[in-house]
Amino acid sequence: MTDQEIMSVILDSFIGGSDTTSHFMCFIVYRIAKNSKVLNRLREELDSIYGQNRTRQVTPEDLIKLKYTEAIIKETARILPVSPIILRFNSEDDEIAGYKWPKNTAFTMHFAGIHHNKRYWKDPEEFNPDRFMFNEEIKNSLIIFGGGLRACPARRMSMIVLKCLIVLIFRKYDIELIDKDAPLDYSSTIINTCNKLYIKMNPRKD
Ligand code: HEM
Repeated sequence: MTDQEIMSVILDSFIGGSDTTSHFMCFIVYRIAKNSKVLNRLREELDSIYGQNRTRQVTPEDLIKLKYTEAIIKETARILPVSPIILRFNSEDDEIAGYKWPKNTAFTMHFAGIHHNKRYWKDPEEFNPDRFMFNEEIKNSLIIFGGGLRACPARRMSMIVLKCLIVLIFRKYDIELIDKDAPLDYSSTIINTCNKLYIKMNPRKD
C-alpha cells in the first residue's frame, strides 16, 4: 500500500467510526430514558450479571449474555438508523425487476424505509426491543452496517463497544431526560445525527 492509501484508510476509519458511534449512543440513551419498562428490563439483565459489583470489567462471556442489551441496540437502529441510506453503482448494464439499468446508475438503498415497512415489522412505529428476543426479525429487514463487500468493517467491534457503553453507564447511573416530553432532537442528512440531548445523571439509588 502507498502512504496515501494507508492515510485514507485511517481517515475513513476516524470519520466513519467516531460520529456514527457517538450519535448511535445518544439515540440509545434517549430510547432507554424515555421507556421506563425498557430501563427496568435492562437493569434486571445487568443486575443478573453484575449484581452489586458495578465496577468489574465486562468480559467476553458477559457480551454473550447481554441479550436484552443487544435487542435495545437493534431496536434503536431499526427505529432510527444512524446510517439510513447507502449508495451503489452497477458496474455493468443490468436488468432488475423488469427494468433495464445502464452501467453506472446510482442506486440508493433506503434502510429506514425497510425498517418501517409493515410487511416486515409488526407495529413498526412502536419501540419494542422484545421483537428481537422472539425472533421476529426477517432476513435483511434490519440493516445497521450496510451489506456485501463494502459492509462496515467495524460492525462486530461496534456492537461490542455499544454493549460495553450501555453496561458501564446503566449498571451504575440513573439517567433522566431533562424534558421527558421533548421529541428526540436530530438532523437527517446522509447520516442521522443527534443535535442535543439534555440529561441528568446520578449514581443509582437501588
Ligand atoms: C455503530 C457505529 C457504526 C455504524 C452504524 C456504521 C455503519 C456503517 C455503514 C452503514 C457503512 C456503509 C456500508 C455499506 O456501504 O454497505 C459503513 C462503512 C464503513 N465503516 Fe462503519 N459504522 C460504524 C462504526 C464504524 C467504526 C467504529 C469504524 C472504524 C473504526 C468504521 C469504519 C467504516 C469504514 C472504513 C467503512 C467503509 C467500508 C468500505 O467502503 O469498504 N465504522 N459503516
